[in-house]
Amino acid sequence: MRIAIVGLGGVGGYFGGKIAATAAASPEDEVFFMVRGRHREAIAARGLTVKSREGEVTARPALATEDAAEIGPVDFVLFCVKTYDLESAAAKMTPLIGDQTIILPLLNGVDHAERLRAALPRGRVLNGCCYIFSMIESPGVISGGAGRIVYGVDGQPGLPEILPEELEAIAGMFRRSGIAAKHAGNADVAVWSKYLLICSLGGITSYYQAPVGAITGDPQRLAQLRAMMEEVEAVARAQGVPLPEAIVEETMKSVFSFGPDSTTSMQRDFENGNRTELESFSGYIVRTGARLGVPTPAHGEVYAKLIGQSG
Ligand SMILES: NC(=O)C1=CN([C@@H]2O[C@H](COP(=O)(O)OP(=O)(O)OC[C@H]3O[C@@H](n4cnc5c(N)ncnc54)[C@H](OP(=O)(O)O)[C@@H]3O)[C@@H](O)[C@H]2O)C=CC1
Ligand SMILES: CC(C)(CO)C(=O)C(=O)O
Repeated sequence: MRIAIVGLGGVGGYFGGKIAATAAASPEDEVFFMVRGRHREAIAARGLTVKSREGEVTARPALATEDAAEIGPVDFVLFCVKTYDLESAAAKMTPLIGDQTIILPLLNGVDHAERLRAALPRGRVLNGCCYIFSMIESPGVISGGAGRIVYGVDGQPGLPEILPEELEAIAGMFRRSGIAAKHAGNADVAVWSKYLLICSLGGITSYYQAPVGAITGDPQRLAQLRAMMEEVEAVARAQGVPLPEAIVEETMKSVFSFGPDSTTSMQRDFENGNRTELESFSGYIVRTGARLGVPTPAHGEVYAKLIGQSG
């Protein structure tokens, strides 16, 4: 399989690094990185090193380039940029995309598959998300993990078909690479379930500029987090997403499994003065809630405080 990883940050670097490291020893797969700047230079010179709980691995892709035309059409794209870079990265990656190319986005958000379909002239877009704590430590070096992916086909009618054998080929590639990847029956439910967690936890950790332990250890903040999750659930249900009945309860429990010092990717972006995904998190919930007549005061409060601080 010819595989391209677009965006080699915390997420693309971890999963893409594992895929490229395995492909180097396999005649079946060839892996290309679409990456830019000093990170690209370091990878081209020394490979991409991924440090995680599973150990350290250095991956050497077939090519690390910013220019998708140097790669040409591929079978599979793992798309891992931030939500605010989606359209610009999609425009730059069109040389990778043929009619049969399958693209799996792993962004935090709920509209990225739809936005990718609108931005790309060709190709077939899966839907997915991932669970991981990972970041670029320095150019050419990723630290974090271990992570897992949940992905699947969107249920809406009229989308180009993705055959079971094609999905099996992707599952096989993840297996060979030692990546925990689950094929979900309903991609929408998987993506919204992850979103209910991160949109709320990312918002509240950014609001208080504090790690997860400062939320789980404070009953008032926990109530605020629950209210945020309930608003995401209400917006999802208003759009017909069949989330499990106990989704808020289960997700609240899962927050306690994070280490107390854990931080969220958006919180780290606020701390570092970077551009953030606030518009895809609380911003999206506030706007979509207003459109559907679902009140979202808890996300509204977080959005109002953070909007002026987003880089
Ligand atoms: N990090 C984490 O722990 C987790 C993140 N997520 C989600 O995954 C998504 C990706 O996050 P993350 O990996 O942390 O983000 P990062 O910022 O670490 O990585 C994104 C990378 O994409 C690159 N990029 C953007 N546009 C292009 C382009 N046109 N060509 C080449 N490279 C490009 C950026 O390069 P440059 O720096 O040059 O702009 C950057 O290196 C987000 O939606 C995030 O919310 C989900 C779970 C956990
Ligand atoms: C839920 C969490 C914290 C880890 O997967 C995340 O998605 C993020 O930091 O963006």
